Amino acid sequence: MVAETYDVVVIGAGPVGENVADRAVQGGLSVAIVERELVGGECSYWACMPTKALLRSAAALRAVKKLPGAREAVTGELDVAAVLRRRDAFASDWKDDGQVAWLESAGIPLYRGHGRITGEKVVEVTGENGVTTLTARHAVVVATGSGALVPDIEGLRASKPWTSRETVAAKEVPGRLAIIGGGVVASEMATAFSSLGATVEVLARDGVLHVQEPFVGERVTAALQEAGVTVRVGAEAASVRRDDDGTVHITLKSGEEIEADELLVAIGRTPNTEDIGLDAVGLKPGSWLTVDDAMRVLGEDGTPLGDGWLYAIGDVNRRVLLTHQGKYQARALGDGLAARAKGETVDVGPWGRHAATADERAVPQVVFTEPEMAAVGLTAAAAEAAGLRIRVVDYDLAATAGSSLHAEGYSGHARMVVDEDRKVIVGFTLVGPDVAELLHAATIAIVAEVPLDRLWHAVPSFPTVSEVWLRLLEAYGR
Ligand SMILES: Cc1cc2nc3c(=O)[nH]c(=O)nc-3n(C[C@H](O)[C@H](O)[C@H](O)COP(=O)(O)OP(=O)(O)OC[C@H]3O[C@@H](n4cnc5c(N)ncnc54)[C@H](O)[C@@H]3O)c2cc1C
Ligand SMILES: NC(=O)c1ccc[n+]([C@@H]2O[C@H](COP(=O)([O-])OP(=O)(O)OC[C@H]3O[C@@H](n4cnc5c(N)ncnc54)[C@H](O)[C@@H]3O)[C@@H](O)[C@H]2O)c1
Repeated sequence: MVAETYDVVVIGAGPVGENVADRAVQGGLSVAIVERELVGGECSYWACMPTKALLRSAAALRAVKKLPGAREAVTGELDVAAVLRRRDAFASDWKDDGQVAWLESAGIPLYRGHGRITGEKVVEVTGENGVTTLTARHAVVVATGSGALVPDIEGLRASKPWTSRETVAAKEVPGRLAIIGGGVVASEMATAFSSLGATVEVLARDGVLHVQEPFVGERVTAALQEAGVTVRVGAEAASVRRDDDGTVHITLKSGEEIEADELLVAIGRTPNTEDIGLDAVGLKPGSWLTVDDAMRVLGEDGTPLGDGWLYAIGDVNRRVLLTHQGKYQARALGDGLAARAKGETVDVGPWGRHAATADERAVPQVVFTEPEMAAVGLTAAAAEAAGLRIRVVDYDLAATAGSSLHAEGYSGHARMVVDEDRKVIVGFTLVGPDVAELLHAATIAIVAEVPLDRLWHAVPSFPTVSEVWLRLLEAYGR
């Protein structure tokens, strides 16, 4: 058995594991990373990048069709095969050579195999060439991510449903795609596959994107329906079976039956902690890892395990299941581990250098549906539930000069949620064409807690859609 010692051992080389390793190495520590599948993780091969490649070409085509003078130049249909080839390229053909080369250039040794914690600061890697024992001088970081959650619906597993993985990597577009779920994966994949030619039916038990401001779900649902997607709000699958000819039959709790060629299950995620040795440190295998603001894993008594040597970041700690937010945690932790090892002050107080404070106050998210949704901070409902005294300001995005130029028939909406006691923005939501790139201004306003009085001095250029900022301030009043 091979045995090696490093300052830090990271289990999982997804975007988050790669980032923490990089920061810790830059801080002067030696770091080993363990990966059982592809370096780059879910995001690179089955999530963020390939999904956006599946969505982008159709979005560009829709945009050009809304522009007189440009739309006349469109003489053909979406080239589905070319879209799938572009998706393949964005998934690096499911090979990780590029990412492995990056690890090498960053000075991070890769151990291929399944990582399992076997005791305090010890990780065993079971790979093709046997078992390697890695001992950490300072810390073990769990960045093992999450997998698709498949619920216990009668016959579901036996009918081999697609999860996000099979959907994102599909070699062909099914004729009929049914989707269980109304969240982010469901709404993005309904948008993608309907534009790629599938007949799509969404079983949205709780509605579409229901955790966002209500106008988001309303507009995305309406656009999906306009694109020919059937959206059944409140529908729940009771049982599923697949015929020998491949047809999937979904019986709803109402008794109705739906047929499809493939069924995507998109009802959330489950942590990749089933077999990482949590029992060796007194935690329950398969559970999400609860962490404190220093990202230290907490035991059942709510205190860090041992001397605080075990950390968890990214999807696996369930704080925020988004790549950019996991990487933010990774930067804070990587720098924190380096500081701790050098005996420097570790600042995990609110907005401290080694804290991931934005996880609670300012998480930005873009959902690449038609129309796009971009939101940061709290919805009005969440702000009220948090006990804030708020004022909600709404504005029709189509009423800006920039949006009227952007496209014919532009339709969109913006909402700003103001904390009336502090006179700062705590939430911002946009829905409309190409709103993704408008989001960062709102993120900065929330993180920096820019007083509304000062925001009047941040003048948006004319004629851009960003003029919505001025209109919202005018609607709020000075
Ligand atoms: C369809 C879809 C689309 C998405 N789109 C976006 C998007 O547009 N933007 C966004 O911000 N987020 C998006 N997300 C979320 C994003 O993919 C995740 O938040 C992100 O991948 C989390 O990164 P991570 O490093 O924590 O985990 P992962 O990316 O899951 O990586 C974890 C890694 O750990 C490895 N691993 C697990 N267990 C072990 C073990 N025992 N030993 C060794 N290695 C192990 C895995 O093989 C994997 O490589 C999307 C998710 C899905 C499902
Ligand atoms: N653009 C992006 O940022 C992006 C894109 C895709 C995925 N993601 C991330 O990936 C994660 C997973 O996405 P997701 O769509 O699987 O989860 P989700 O949490 O976004 O949505 C899950 C949906 O399933 C429904 N649901 C839950 N249990 C159900 C059940 N038993 N039966 C029927 N419906 C049920 C919920 O009401 C919800 O609408 C999300 O946290 C998301 O942040 C992000």
